[in-house]
Amino acid sequence: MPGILVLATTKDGRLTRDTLELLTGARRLKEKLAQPVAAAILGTEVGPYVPLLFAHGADQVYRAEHPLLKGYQGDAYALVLHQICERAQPTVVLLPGDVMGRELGPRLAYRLQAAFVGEFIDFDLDQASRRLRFTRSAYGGKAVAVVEPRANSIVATAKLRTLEPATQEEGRMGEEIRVDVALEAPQLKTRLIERVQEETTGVNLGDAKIVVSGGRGVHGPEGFKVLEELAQVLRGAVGASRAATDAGWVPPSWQVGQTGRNVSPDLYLAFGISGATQHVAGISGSKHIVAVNTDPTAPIFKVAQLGIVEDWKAVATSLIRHCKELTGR
Ligand SMILES: Cc1cc2nc3c(=O)[nH]c(=O)nc-3n(C[C@H](O)[C@H](O)[C@H](O)COP(=O)(O)OP(=O)(O)OC[C@H]3O[C@@H](n4cnc5c(N)ncnc54)[C@H](O)[C@@H]3O)c2cc1C
Repeated sequence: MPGILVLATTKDGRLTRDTLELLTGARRLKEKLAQPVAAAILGTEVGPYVPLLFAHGADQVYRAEHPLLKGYQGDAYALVLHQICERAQPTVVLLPGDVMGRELGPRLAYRLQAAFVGEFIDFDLDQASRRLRFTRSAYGGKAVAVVEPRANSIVATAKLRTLEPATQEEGRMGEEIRVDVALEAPQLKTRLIERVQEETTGVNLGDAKIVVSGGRGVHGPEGFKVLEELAQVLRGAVGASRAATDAGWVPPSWQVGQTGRNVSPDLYLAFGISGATQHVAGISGSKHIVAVNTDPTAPIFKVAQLGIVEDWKAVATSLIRHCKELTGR
């Protein structure tokens, strides 16, 4: 039976938040298309994740284990996902809108002769045509595009942090399908030589409930030390505008926005950030935005629920002091 297939990924012994977001999308699709949700999990010892996938809404789990699937490798993943799709015959394949999804999506769509939709932020079923319509952000968030794929199968990447993570239902069961992986080393055109993990401390930017971000108005790397202290007191993560990352004040991985990370915290604090559309595109999932800027006409104030026209440092240091008093940290 055709269905919806989600690629599941794991980190530190858990399903990633990206996977849980995709499962939310798949469950919504299930309601619209009346088709089951399947998840594909690839790796070496992925058995423990199967019940978790059932608990988060998967009706079937395709379990593919092979030594060459240890860690992500594009060629291997594309080949095995294709094998799974040939067996599952999904109507829609959902992949995360990250570097992996951007690589795998078009490759898989080509192999399946499916339509490809990149980084959708929403979707609906057109009642008249009974076709899915995907909404994507366009022109750096200035417009939206609605795409109606005409192919019978669709491969789509979901823009991360636009869907809520799927909730867990203890004891929910499903069907586990062991995949007989046909994969030989010579099939892989590239070889992973080394994996370099960026050193990070504190809370992960993508998962943070509070993000403290700085822009060009922070005037240098020293300013970010103050923002790091504030983030630490608030148990949040530090982000940055592209102006700050391009200047080399902080690592590129801290960049928030259209060409950086999407964040969806409960609270986004923007210090010395003007609010260019490309930056705002990455923070639209935030529940509350507070902006501090000396320019009362800065566009960031249009998207902020609370705007403070003030020097960023005066506000940040005062916040650190008060939060320390309140929390005793
Ligand atoms: C294709 C493309 C993709 C892009 N992708 C991204 C992206 O992913 N993320 C991103 O951020 N940008 C992105 N950009 C760049 C974006 O257009 C802006 O140039 C960038 O976001 C500006 O960063 P900023 O707000 O820090 O700097 P500015 O626009 O220079 O703003 C600095 C702000 O600081 C304020 N300020 C100055 N001094 C103080 C002070 N003492 N206290 C408080 N406020 C002060 C100023 O009033 C000003 O509003 C992209 C651009 C392009 C063309």
